[in-house]
Amino acid sequence: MTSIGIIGSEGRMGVALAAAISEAGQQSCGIDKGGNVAKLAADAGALVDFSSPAALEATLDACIAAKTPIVIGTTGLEERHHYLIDDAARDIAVLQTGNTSLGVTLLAHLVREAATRLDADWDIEVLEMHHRNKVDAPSGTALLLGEAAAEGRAIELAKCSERGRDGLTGARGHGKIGFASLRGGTVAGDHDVIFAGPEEMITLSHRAENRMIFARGAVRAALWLIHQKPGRYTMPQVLGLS
Ligand SMILES: NC(=O)C1=CN([C@@H]2O[C@H](COP(=O)(O)OP(=O)(O)OC[C@H]3O[C@@H](n4cnc5c(N)ncnc54)[C@H](OP(=O)(O)O)[C@@H]3O)[C@@H](O)[C@H]2O)C=CC1
Ligand SMILES: O=C(O)C1=N[C@H](C(=O)O)C[C@H](O)C1
Repeated sequence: MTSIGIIGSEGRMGVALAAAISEAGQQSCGIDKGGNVAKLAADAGALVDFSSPAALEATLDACIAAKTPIVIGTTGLEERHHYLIDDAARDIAVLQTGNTSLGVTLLAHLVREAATRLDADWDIEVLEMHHRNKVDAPSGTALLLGEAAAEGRAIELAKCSERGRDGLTGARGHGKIGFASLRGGTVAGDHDVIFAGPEEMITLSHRAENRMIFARGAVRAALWLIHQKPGRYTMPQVLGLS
């Protein structure tokens, strides 16, 4: 039996993750804000982080010291967090993703394929809706889907995204990838990638019916990561889709 350590154990995802770990016949342990991350990393076979970007640096340091692999599901990460993850991946196995579900992993593949085939006359818009308590926007999943679209078009997302439209914005930029975020109610996570072309439109969508889809994917990733050498891994690798 493997012990999987949860960072953010009292949060919405932490609770779902403990249920998924038990469902998989494994053992969980966890900490929330103020907990001893060094001890958790030393005691667990792998960690899964669903907490806050502010926790990441200390968590990675603890994982490196204990040589413990980690799945990072926390979103709202900035460029500096990705550098920290790249550094950590020299010493331990790390998987960071905005969405651990099978459905979104496959959706990203479909978005990349569609963007490869549809030229810039097809405007790409990523629309997401989440529950009222979500603190970051656009969602990590929306950004992951935007990256997939940008990869399909062989462009750099940072240079072609349109975010936070408000007021006199001017016309939409040709070839841009737009993002829009809705917040309300208890929505677990809805994502649409819209390809709006000349007089026709394609929408690729995913609806999360509850958080267990993310939790089960994270458990699968953690158990897979335990057998990998140091490096930075992706969900398509875990699910055998790449
Ligand atoms: N990749 C994926 O598939 C998914 C990613 N997520 C992401 O996971 C994260 C958590 O989401 P959710 O569970 O809904 O959020 P919650 O706010 O419900 O839970 C986060 C928990 O982490 C705790 N926490 C905050 N800082 C630390 C710290 N330094 N060390 C340990 N624990 C800490 C919080 O404590 P306190 O309340 O006291 O601050 C809280 O209990 C978000 O970034 C979300 O976007 C969510 C779903 C799926
Ligand atoms: O905060 C959430 O709830 C979710 N966060 C992730 C994201 O930012 O994409 C994944 C999922 O959509 C739920």
